[in-house]
Amino acid sequence: MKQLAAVNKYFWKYRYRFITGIVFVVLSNYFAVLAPEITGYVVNKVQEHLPGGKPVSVKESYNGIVMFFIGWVQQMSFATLVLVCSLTILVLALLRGLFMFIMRQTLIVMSRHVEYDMKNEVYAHYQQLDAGFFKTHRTGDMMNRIAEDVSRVRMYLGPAVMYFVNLVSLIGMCMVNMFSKDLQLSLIVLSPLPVLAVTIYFVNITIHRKSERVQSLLSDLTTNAQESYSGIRVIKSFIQETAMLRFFKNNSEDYRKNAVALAKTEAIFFPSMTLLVGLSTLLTIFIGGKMAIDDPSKVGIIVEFVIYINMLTWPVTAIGSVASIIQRAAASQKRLNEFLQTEATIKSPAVTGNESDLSGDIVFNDVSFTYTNTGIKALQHFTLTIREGEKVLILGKTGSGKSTVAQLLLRFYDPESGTITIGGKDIRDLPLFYLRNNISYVPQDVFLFSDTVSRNIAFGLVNEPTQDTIHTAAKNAAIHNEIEGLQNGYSALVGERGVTLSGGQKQRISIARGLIKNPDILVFDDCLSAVDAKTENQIINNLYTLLGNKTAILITHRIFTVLNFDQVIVIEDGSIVEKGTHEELLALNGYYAELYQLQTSQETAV
Ligand SMILES: Nc1ncnc2c1ncn2[C@@H]1O[C@H](COP(=O)(O)OP(=O)(O)OP(=O)(O)O)[C@@H](O)[C@H]1O
Repeated sequence: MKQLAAVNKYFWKYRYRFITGIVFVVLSNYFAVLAPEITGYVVNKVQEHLPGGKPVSVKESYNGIVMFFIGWVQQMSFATLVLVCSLTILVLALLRGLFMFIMRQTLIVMSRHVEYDMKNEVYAHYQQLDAGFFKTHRTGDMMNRIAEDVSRVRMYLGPAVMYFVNLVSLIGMCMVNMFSKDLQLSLIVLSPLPVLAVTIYFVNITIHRKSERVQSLLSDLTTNAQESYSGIRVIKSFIQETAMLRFFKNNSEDYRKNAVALAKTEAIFFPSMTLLVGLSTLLTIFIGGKMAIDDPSKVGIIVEFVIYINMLTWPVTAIGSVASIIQRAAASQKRLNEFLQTEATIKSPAVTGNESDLSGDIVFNDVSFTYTNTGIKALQHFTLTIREGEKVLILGKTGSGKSTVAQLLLRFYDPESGTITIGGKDIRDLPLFYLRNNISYVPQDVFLFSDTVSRNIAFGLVNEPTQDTIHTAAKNAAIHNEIEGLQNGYSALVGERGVTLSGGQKQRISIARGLIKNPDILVFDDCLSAVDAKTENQIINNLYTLLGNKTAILITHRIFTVLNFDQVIVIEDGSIVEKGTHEELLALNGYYAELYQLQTSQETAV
């Protein structure tokens, strides 16, 4: 429960709505409990008019407003009195309805505002966390926090608070009225209610447990189906349709069994609840009826009590659900608190506004780095100076540590030891925004958002670029003609629901996204792997002109002879094993020379 203290700030933020909501819950119940008293009074009046009817004295315990009302109507003729009382009961019901509407408009709407705020808070926190966090948390788990956990906490802030205040105020007001009328009858007719509340609480827990299981099985089933659709080509080419169907059937059989078990519990739960509620009413009528036989003047009270019991039973049944809503909300808030308290390991100094262009030499000084989640030593004593304006090619076998060099330069991670400086400044002392805004990074894994081609290219820009700027970037990435060929050109949607692009087309859109930023430092991480040799040459030629005096790092498995690199670095197991110009490395007769010979012999063979 103490976990939920974290959301008290929202009660404070929306205090006016919250207080108004509570006032209207109380008001709605105040008008609700007036009706049974007027009904009791009018029934007594009818009883007095029946043959053998006994006069009933009006008890002083009546509510002040009711006393005033009775004083007014008792002067009237019997028929008018019944009519006025009936109309008043109708008006009271309407007033109650109106107040209930206002109470939902305030408390439930408040909970929706809080839900919105919380989702933004969680989302903003995700944005602050670094790459390490995302590598160690499953996407499903992160999605759950922002969707499921936040919704559960909302259920506490809105419905649970509303039901609770409603319950307390209604029980309080009904009890005051009932005890002041007949203490003994009150105790007898109220006695089944606590049993009802406790039973419902426990049944609710069972239902909740079962529905959680059903939910998790359903989510497995969805993931399973989703993977089958995404991987349909692999499934078909490996002729695994039957095996996949069997796997899916087993999963859905498990789901079916659990869903049926849940439906059975629910099928028993709701009728038993109605039965228990009915028993309370029956008890009131039975005992009250016997009392009324002895004393007909009690008929009014009996009718009044039947109405109270009916009014109370449904809120009492809500005790169980309120308790379980609160429990679930506390568990969800605990998960949210743990996550919101997770601090980003990559700290950024604040932007001062005095930052100038990021220029100068890039120096990796004895940098070592280990991925903490796997313990893999990706870089070891890595020392490299890239002079301002140099074009550097980083080569190496797969898994040798090439991408790690780029990831450290962009501060997705900080080195375990050693320093990285740009223009003599340690990158840890530069604001992250400034550092990343001044480096264009085209990653190895292409990711396009479900948006238009234009917006995907312009993604990294603060200000909206002109169409011409977008077209130029696309031309430089050798993708312009293909975009123009799409049905909606630059407005074509890409991503899951959009046009299907080839791997090479996606890579080139990603390159255009990197080029349009036009910063002084560019890093291309193996981003030409899906592009054919001719297009690759065209892009590299474009880069040759475009890069001018910018610093550029190209990470690749292949040698690009078209571009004259100032330095070529060969990495193996996280360390530099060869370094020099193309000619120097050929003369060295090592990995580079071997790769070059292999590549040129293949190209000649083609
Ligand atoms: N996020 C990560 N968490 C744990 N280990 C990682 C992570 N990223 C890379 N590694 C490991 O670190 C080592 C270096 O990886 P890196 O991606 O830098 O290699 P690479 O040379 O770029 O490989 P490739 O050419 O295949 O992309 C590899 O052994 C890899 O398995």
